[in-house]
Amino acid sequence: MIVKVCGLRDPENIRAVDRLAVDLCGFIFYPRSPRCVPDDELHAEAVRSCRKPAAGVFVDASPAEMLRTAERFGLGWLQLHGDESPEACGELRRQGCRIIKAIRVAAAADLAAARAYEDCADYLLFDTRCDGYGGSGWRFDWRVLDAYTGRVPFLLSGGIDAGCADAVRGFAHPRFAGVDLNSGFETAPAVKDAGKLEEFIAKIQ
Ligand SMILES: O=C(O)c1ccccc1N[C@@H]1O[C@H](COP(=O)(O)O)[C@@H](O)[C@H]1O
Repeated sequence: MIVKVCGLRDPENIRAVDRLAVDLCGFIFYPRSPRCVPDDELHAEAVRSCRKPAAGVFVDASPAEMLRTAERFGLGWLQLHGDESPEACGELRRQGCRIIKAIRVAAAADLAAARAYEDCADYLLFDTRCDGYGGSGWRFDWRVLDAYTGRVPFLLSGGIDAGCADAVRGFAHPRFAGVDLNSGFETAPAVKDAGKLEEFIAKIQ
């Protein structure tokens, strides 16, 4: 199972999470997020030094801005949480980026939005529909994913915390690829509890 830890920011905390059995580290570049990574050399160097593949999270940023940030921070993956079009995803992919497209889910009908990304996303990320664009800390009813019949594998996201290990282990779907962990493992916005993450990861693997 793929484990992605998202919303990292501070250099020491990045290093602590990088040492865990994590497959992908996520960094948020959405200015309105309390987890937004500052665009300075200290943080760019910390993200570039991450040994795990790095994903940048964006909300309706321009392709030029995403590519500039990807280059500066060494991001191989872009995770798109806004209304980015399939065409924009396809273009970013042609530029060499791997794409995770977030789909906001509250009910099975929301899964229809995933269809347009069949040929331009490496993974989908099913996240809880909320007033904002992500990081809500709320879980949606994972049973609605029974209705997902697409080809693109997906990450489960939204409000996953230390109490969810049994639910994750018990979740089954032919396209289920992994989990994205964020606010449920924080002691403060962007500060991840490495011990809690380590314990959780051991339980779900
Ligand atoms: O975490 C944020 O602040 C954020 C802001 C804007 C877009 C995405 C964001 N985070 C992503 O949201 C999901 C769910 O997070 P949570 O577990 O509910 O806290 C996750 O993919 C984060 O990467």
